[in-house]
Amino acid sequence: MTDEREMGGPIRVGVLGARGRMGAEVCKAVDAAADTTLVAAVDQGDELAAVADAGAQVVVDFTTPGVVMDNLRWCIEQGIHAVVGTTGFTEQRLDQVRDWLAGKPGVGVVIAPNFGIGAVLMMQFAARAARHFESVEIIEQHHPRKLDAPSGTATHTARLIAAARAEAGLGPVPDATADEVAGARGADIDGVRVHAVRATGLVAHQEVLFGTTGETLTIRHDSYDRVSFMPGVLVAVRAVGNRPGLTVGLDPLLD
Ligand SMILES: NC(=O)c1ccc[n+]([C@@H]2O[C@H](COP(=O)([O-])OP(=O)(O)OC[C@H]3O[C@@H](n4cnc5c(N)ncnc54)[C@H](O)[C@@H]3O)[C@@H](O)[C@H]2O)c1
Ligand SMILES: O=C(O)C1=N[C@H](C(=O)O)CCC1
Repeated sequence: MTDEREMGGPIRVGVLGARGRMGAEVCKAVDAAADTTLVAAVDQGDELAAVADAGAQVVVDFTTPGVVMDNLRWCIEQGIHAVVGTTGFTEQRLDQVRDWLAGKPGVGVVIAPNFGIGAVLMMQFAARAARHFESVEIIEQHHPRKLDAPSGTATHTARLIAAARAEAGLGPVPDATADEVAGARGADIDGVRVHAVRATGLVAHQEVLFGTTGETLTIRHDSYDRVSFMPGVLVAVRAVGNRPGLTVGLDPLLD
């Protein structure tokens, strides 16, 4: 598959999940940008082949954790680069994608749990703060139509924090709880407690609460509108054709 620079025109983009909350916003953003053009908008029940027939160079996937792996395998087989915002990527899933990509050396895939620039910075700041605080908990808050909990962003943040704590030689987060109503202390992701709130009116929000003797630090990010994810999505669409292999997270594209 050739990229925009070789073709000399706007990047030809296909969107999967095009009628969803995120997919519809991506279609608008791709249409509005001067250097990208929307060639296929596919949702449940449509044929994936429409993307290849339309000559898409990059696919953007905002579907569901249940279908995203099949979509990705198909894109890679077709030699189409992919930008993926759909959540549910475990280490096993990422390894599977790396395996598929090994057979298609020219193809790039960017998978990011959150395309909000502020959210990316929030995760970086949290990873940086982690080694200085003995306590940490994550509170994520989303709209009630979200299918997964905890959010991909919270899971990714917890893993970053856990890695930073391990590198700094910090032990377990102190917690004397001996008698718990199930779920009261949230989910345990790599030793970090994550609490998922769902409420009408919310879009996507996260707080990381750090504590040590005599002080706390709260790092908070709020997406009030899905338009907040679009600059990050477009950064990835522009970059993915020149990044063969798997890129996880938006961080390396923002440096
Ligand atoms: N990475 C990020 O920045 C970010 C931001 C927001 C949402 N998300 C994630 O993106 C995903 C979608 O979120 P949403 O709020 O847009 O959900 P949504 O339910 O509004 O949209 C999903 C769409 O995918 C469609 N779909 C289902 N199966 C399909 C298939 N096989 N082929 C094509 N389309 C199919 C559905 O019909 C629906 O229109 C979720 O996993 C969510 O967590 C990620
Ligand atoms: O609305 C959603 O669903 C979101 N999902 C992502 C996540 O799970 O982290 C990003 C924020 C919005």
